[in-house]
Amino acid sequence: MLDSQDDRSFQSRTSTIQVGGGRLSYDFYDRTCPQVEEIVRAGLQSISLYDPSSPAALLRLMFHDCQVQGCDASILIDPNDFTIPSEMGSQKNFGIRKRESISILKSMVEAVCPHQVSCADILILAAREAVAISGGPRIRVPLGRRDSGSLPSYELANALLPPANLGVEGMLGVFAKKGMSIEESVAIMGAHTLGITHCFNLFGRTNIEAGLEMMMRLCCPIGSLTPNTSFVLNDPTAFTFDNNYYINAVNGRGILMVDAELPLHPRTAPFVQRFATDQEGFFRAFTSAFVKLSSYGVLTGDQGVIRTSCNII
Ligand code: HEM
Ligand SMILES: [Ca+2]
Ligand SMILES: [Ca+2]
Repeated sequence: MLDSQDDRSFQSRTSTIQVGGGRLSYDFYDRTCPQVEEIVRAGLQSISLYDPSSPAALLRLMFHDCQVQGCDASILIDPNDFTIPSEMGSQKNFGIRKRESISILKSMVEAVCPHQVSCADILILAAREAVAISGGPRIRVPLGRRDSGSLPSYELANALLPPANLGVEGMLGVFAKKGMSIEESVAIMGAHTLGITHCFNLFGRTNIEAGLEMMMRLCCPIGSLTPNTSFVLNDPTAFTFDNNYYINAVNGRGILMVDAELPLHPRTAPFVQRFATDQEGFFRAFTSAFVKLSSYGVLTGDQGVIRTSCNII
């Protein structure tokens, strides 16, 4: 409904998508909460006005949720009286922000449709609004995810989240598991068109292009006492969802190891070259990659639960 008026949609109109044993559908809340997409859209607008760095944080939050036991809002669970470590206890979740804004969106939704909409679906809707609000494609996402009802695992997060120094082959492995082609894998990395990388994550980066090295030295001086708070932009237009990430990478300015290797590796280089000159093509591939990532390992039907508070089991 929302999207039929939108000329930026790159998708066809099927009504359900098969995921594992279950099913997500585009009309899942049509009867139980028809306003949900509008509520999340309006909520994200005010959250982003208040803090323009929120869209980047929410997009990464979605990836880190889906990567660990699927898109089940497990990343939102707070540690339980300090005895049971949550996923956030993993060093690899360093820099994850804006979990609390999903709780804000959830209470806006609960006020209108009590106990109908999962935190997992709200998280995916927030991430797709984050892309759209930043100038990226408007992505139609199938809904019907349920929330995890068991305690989160710090060990699982630690094992499954990618290390900051991951290379191209490792990255392709991560997304092949989600059924993505190489083109889609290169496109989903275009999420790094938004946001920042803390200096902490750049220690050990080698083979850095001279101009970029100068920038890194300025932002992250050797012996910096603040590697956890100082940062560099992921691309020069870090608040805009555009194809500058690829242009930047082609020019040897990729920030993380994988960003830098993407235009050099024979399996990924042709797609980087194309996306650097074809933003529409990037948006189209990003859209199908986003639907695959956000449908990964979901709980549906009578699996899992619908949490009332997203941060509490
Ligand atoms: C699998 C390969 C990937 C690796 C190794 C990787 C690694 C990283 C690292 C180390 C950071 C910096 C975090 C910080 O210092 O605060 C980062 C930031 C970010 N990542 Fe990734 N990432 C990958 C894939 C993705 C995917 C698939 C998405 C989304 C679909 C994504 C979205 C983001 C965003 C938006 C930021 C900026 C966050 C902010 O500004 O708060 N990344 N990534
Ligand atoms: Ca999860
Ligand atoms: Ca950008």
